[in-house]
Amino acid sequence: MNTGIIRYSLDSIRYYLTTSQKRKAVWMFALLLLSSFLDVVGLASLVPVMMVAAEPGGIQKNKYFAPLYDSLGFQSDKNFLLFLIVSVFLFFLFKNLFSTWVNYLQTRFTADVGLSIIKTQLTKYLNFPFWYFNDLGSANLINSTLQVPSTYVNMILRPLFIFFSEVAVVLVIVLSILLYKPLLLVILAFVLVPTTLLTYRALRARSQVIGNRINELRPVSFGLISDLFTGFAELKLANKQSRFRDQLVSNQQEIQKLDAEAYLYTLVPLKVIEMVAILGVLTIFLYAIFVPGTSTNLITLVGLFAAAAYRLMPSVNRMLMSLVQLKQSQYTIENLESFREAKYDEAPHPQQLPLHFESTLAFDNLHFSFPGADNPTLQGINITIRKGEKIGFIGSSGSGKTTLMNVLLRFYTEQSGHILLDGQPLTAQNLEAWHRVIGYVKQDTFLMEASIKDNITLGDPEVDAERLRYAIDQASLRSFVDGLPDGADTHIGERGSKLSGGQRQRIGIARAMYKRTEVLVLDEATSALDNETEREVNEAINKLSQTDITILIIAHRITTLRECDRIYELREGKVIAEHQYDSLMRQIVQP
Ligand SMILES: Nc1ncnc2c1ncn2[C@@H]1O[C@H](COP(=O)(O)OP(=O)(O)OP(=O)(O)O)[C@@H](O)[C@H]1O
Repeated sequence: MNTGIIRYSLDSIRYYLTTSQKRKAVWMFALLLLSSFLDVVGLASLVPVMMVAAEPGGIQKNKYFAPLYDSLGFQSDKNFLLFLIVSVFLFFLFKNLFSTWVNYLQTRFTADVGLSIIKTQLTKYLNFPFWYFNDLGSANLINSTLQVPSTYVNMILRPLFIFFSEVAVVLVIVLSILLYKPLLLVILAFVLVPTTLLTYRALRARSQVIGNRINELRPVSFGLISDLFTGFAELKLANKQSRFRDQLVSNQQEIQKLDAEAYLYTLVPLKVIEMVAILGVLTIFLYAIFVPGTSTNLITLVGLFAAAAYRLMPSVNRMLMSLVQLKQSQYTIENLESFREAKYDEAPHPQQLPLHFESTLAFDNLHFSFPGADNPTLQGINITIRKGEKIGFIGSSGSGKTTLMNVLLRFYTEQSGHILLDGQPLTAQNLEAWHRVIGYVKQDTFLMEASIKDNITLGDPEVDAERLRYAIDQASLRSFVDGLPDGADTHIGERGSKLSGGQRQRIGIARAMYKRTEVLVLDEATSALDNETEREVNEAINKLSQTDITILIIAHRITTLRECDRIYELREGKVIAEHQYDSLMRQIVQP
């Protein structure tokens, strides 16, 4: 039998199990073996009981039952038989209660392991550098976080338990036959083993192909459905909804077809094994016919074979089914493995240090390149900002403004140079403290399908009401919120669909204010806004300008930068000029 997939699965499981889970797995496996052993004993006990029942005076001839009959003081065969039958029933009752309990423990254990895999993977994904996260894409990661671990539990972990307990059952039966009639075992093995192997071989390769293909198709469906729903309005207007829907349906159609084929392959082994069992019965007849002196034992032989086959068939079937499922789901092991070495840019340091912003924030000879890019995106950036200053950034598209802010936010890490806070470099050790200091308002502010309050506090369970009021005031949202029937408890719809562009941005600003941001990054805050919303957002920015919050604004409209102390112009990743607002406006008016 091919042990590759078994060893591969065991290696993978070993990586994910904690020490106590490993101990539990061994314990669980021992229980499973015991339960399988009881299974075999139960069935084996039926044969002698039936034999003595069928033969008058059989009890007294049987070397086990005769002493039992005497020592228990039975007076009639009928009573003793009744006793045997009730005992067999009670044994089956106990055995089945026990195996149900073992199954319960096993399913709880596998569910536990599944959850710890989800937790491990999710922690890794959330610590990916921003660029790597973007490279992978959320559809891929949704698949890897939810779908893959659950398939792993159902199609790797559970089948492995089944496989090993069935191996144990088969071994017990095989050993019994070996002791009883070695020649019979040889003949049986000659028929059964090649058939089983061939069945597995025939299904193995295709099963793996199916699994891999499903793993390719699932993220595509996640991506399509996400595009279809996020782009609901745009796609409808462009009359493109049906094209996306058709793509999704055809992708799902292929998945369903493969799923059905995979399911079929789990049913095939039973049919094959059944054929093989019939072949086995025929083999015994042949054996009886051609080997002299066996015909008198024929009934016993067929009886034994039938009992063995009755228990062997489902076991071999389940073994094969487990192997096929393991092959089908081998991709989940590969998927989880591919994220084993988490690609941290700057691993979060376990010992975080405090950080206070007192006087200056500086970019000190900062260089940054994207992995695999030919040219550096940021080259030797030197800027010093005093606490409380408002700084503007301009430059053509692709000049590196957003990248510079992403380095400041520590989503990217510089290859050389530093970002200095009061002369102290930002490192992995003060990352958490820095993230408490800095706030970020993107052009497409992230909004949840929740209330304004939850969007500002990001679902804070204990809202600081005073702070919330301050944040709403500072973001110039007061009159808007007061005009709503439920005030800050009003829901804003899917991704803030009930809000205007200006209101969304101001929710982003309020969010930054709520978390006591000391350094605020506003990225392209006004580029996509009309005049009215630009006025609204500018009003909020002007209000913030009265505070001692340090603000860095990337803007396409120079008018947004009216309150700025200085404006830096970037080109091809370098600072090429430093402007004052008035002189910049004059340059634009009189180029
Ligand atoms: N994840 C990424 N991987 C590789 N290159 C990237 C990535 N993100 C941005 N770039 C490249 O880095 C350069 C700077 O991009 P950046 O977004 O910082 O420019 P920008 O000045 O903010 O432009 P815009 O005003 O259009 O937003 C561009 O050439 C862009 O193609």
